[in-house]
Amino acid sequence: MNYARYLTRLSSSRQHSAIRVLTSIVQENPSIITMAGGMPNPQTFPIQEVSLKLKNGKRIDLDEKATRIALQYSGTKGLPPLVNMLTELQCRIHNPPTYKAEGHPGPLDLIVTSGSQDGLCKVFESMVNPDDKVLVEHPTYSGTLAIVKPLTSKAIPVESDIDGLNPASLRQALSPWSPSDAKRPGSDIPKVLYLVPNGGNPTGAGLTLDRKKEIYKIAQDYNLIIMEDDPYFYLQFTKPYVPSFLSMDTDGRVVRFDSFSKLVSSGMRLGFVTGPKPLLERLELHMQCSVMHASGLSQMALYKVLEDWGIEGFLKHAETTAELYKTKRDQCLAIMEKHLKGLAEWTIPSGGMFVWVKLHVEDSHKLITVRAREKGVLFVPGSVFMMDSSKPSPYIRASYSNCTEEQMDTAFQRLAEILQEG
Ligand SMILES: Cc1ncc(COP(=O)(O)O)c(CNc2cc3ccccc3n(O)c2=O)c1O
Repeated sequence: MNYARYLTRLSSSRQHSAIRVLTSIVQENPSIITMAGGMPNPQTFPIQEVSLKLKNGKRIDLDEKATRIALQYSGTKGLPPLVNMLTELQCRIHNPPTYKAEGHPGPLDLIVTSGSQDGLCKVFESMVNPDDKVLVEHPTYSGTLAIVKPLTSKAIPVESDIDGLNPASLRQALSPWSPSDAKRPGSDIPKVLYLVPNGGNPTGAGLTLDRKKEIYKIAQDYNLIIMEDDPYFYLQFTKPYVPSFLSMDTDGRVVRFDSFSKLVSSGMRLGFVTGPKPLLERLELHMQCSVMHASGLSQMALYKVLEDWGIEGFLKHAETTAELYKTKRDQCLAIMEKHLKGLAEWTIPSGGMFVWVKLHVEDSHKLITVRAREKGVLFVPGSVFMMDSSKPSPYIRASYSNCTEEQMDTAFQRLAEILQEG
């Protein structure tokens, strides 16, 4: 893998921030006397200690030392004990082939980000020049479209279905080129493929292992980087988990995005990116001059919770969370059967928080943004998840994650009334 091929001019030109390097030196050598970094004196901080009460009744206290670390500037890649713990988690769950791969051009690295959204934004910006072609699963997460569309008008939608991105559609999207174009300097062949493999947003789709293997092979043939955006990995409704692209990445061509938003807290703004060091180094450099590092307090709180749980406890919590969403999915499906038969059709989500519903209308946009709101119910019109949001879409995305059964019943009853009114 020649990683320089994938980097934009902007990303390639980034240099290590002199002051940010200081933080890492101090972190690694606590005994050093430093008059270098502009570190505020923690004596001035009003917060002395932090105590967390977990729902299982446990109390986790951050002592003065841990609180001081949490409230001070820290290294860009994340709090070392948290980075170590997350690396251990990735090895346990995904067993990445490039972990500690001696001599590999892209050894595995890991960076904690301010939510996976921040990681996605910076990684796209590091690899997609204005008007580069980039392959994007379709329909897809609106937060990704918000990154990609301003970056390039030449993003190529790759159609998916309930089994995730369709390899035949990927081959079709790549048909104007041949694998040899990936070696031809100046070729406009796409270099990056973005997808959501589990609990698809907005579709609830789950990529099958066979499709993943086929997609990885296509990525090898055309020398693509795969951006595996996987915040719903642990919200798969059936076990065993479908192996990730990271778990099969012998080449070092997968950049994986995990998130704690759907498992621990969305407000703590913590995600982490796992992938080849040459690409993650660019993300680190971008973070050095933007966010500097993810919140220290959030990282310390998360670390203490994960330390208390251990990996087994984390996996048990993830399983319980997935069970809750599976129950809510089933409630949602039953309620749609009750109210929407003959008015819409839908597919069965295999994970995550969303169901993708095709209404028997030409376009759902006005119906959802005006009529449904007037009736006191909110969904998301399908056009929001399309590369060309100006085109009519009969779809809506419904999220069952945060509604009671009664609320869902009322919501779909009101939607049915609107549809029946025509
Ligand atoms: C596939 C995929 N990738 C990345 C992210 C970002 O996760 P994070 O930065 O780690 O928290 C997401 C979060 N998705 C959403 C977030 C959201 C936040 C407020 C209001 C609405 C939201 N809706 O609707 C969403 O779908 C996602 O679904």
